[in-house]
Amino acid sequence: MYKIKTYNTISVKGLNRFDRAKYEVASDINNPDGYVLRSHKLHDEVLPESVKAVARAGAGTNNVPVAEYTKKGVVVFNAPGANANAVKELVLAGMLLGSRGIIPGMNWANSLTDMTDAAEMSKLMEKQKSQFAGSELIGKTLGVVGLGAIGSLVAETALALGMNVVGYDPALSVEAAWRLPSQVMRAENLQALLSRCDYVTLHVPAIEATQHLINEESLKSVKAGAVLLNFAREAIVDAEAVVKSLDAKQLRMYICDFPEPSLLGRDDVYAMPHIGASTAEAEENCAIMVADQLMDYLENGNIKNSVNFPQVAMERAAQGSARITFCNDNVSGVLGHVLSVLADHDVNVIDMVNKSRGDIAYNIIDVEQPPSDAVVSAIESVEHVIAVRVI
Ligand SMILES: NC(=O)C1=CN([C@@H]2O[C@H](COP(=O)(O)OP(=O)(O)OC[C@H]3O[C@@H](n4cnc5c(N)ncnc54)[C@H](O)[C@@H]3O)[C@@H](O)[C@H]2O)C=CC1
Ligand SMILES: O=C(O)CCC(=O)C(=O)O
Repeated sequence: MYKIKTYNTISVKGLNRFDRAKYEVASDINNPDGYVLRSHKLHDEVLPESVKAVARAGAGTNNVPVAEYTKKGVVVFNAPGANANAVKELVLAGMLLGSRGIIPGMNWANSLTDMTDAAEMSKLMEKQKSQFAGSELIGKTLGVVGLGAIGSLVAETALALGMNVVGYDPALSVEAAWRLPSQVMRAENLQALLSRCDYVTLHVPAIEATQHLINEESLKSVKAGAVLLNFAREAIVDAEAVVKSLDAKQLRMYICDFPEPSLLGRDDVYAMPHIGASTAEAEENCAIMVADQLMDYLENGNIKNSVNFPQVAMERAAQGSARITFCNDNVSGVLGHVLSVLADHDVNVIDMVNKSRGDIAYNIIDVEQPPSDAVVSAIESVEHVIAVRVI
């Protein structure tokens, strides 16, 4: 029986993928084989030795100590693209909120609770409405920083609305470049993007290189009156610098999914409580995707959509055979050493695959019969081998 520990609210449709004849799934469980979580922060928690994989039902993995887990041979999965449409739609809402007097206008209308005469109210509305006038998105320029799953959808939607779109992504993958509409103009650097955009939206991961990507220095390049949208992560924007820029009337508005004390109570900040991916569809997509990936890893050793291990898949060999998987430091000679252990114990190999990613290598070896405990211990003692499983 495999044990799965859940954190946060995970869509039942995803949890139902785990066949209860083979899986126990609970938020409170001892010695789990895997975790399924959303934004729960794992940095301050001790990882039980039983955990073989962590599945983040979402895109960002900054709540998981990925480098530390890699050293322990723990595979970290995410759900690339599975919540991108949900975020795109909220970014669109953010741009509309930033262009029109929707929130102040509604707040004002809702405050008129003392008025009882409808005709009087209508007269007052017509007299006051000019203070809530805005401008249209058509013809304005949107800057998209990060052109991955979310950024590319936002760019496509903005083009459909008649906006001009400028993109910046120094790490753009070939696949993502193919997905991008050809009308997206390329900015050479962040400064160039900031200087020409009426709206700027951030869709980069929270990693060391993007920490305070938007700071006092970069905000000096921002076009006067621009609206900044941050539905990526709190750490990407220096909130203090944003407040200064808003006070100086350089930035007109900051619209984000990450409230911070210094941002609250201002008319020029709209902060939402991290609801970018909070739709039934996104929650289901993410949970189903990671549940399937986690099961395939636990049952077959295959790896798809990991952020720290290579993509690996191998068909299972004939019935009666067994599968050994192991990961090791990515140095030469380890696989050869393991194969000699198998040969020394007369274990015949049917099929195998070996892949590496950065400092880690991962291997699947199908053998004719289940290996003895002595064989498994001999593999575990090979220098640089990190973790071994027989499945
Ligand atoms: N508000 C919310 O609820 C959600 C927030 N997110 C956040 O959005 C981020 C992006 O999500 P996806 O688009 O799905 O990820 P993705 O991995 O598909 O795209 C990220 C893009 O950022 C680019 N990038 C990396 N460093 C960069 C830099 N320094 N400057 C410019 N571009 C850079 C990458 O090359 C990649 O194309 C996630 O990492 C997460 O932090 C994601 C989903 C929901
Ligand atoms: O699970 C959530 O609600 C947060 C989604 C998110 O931030 C992400 O996928 O990176």
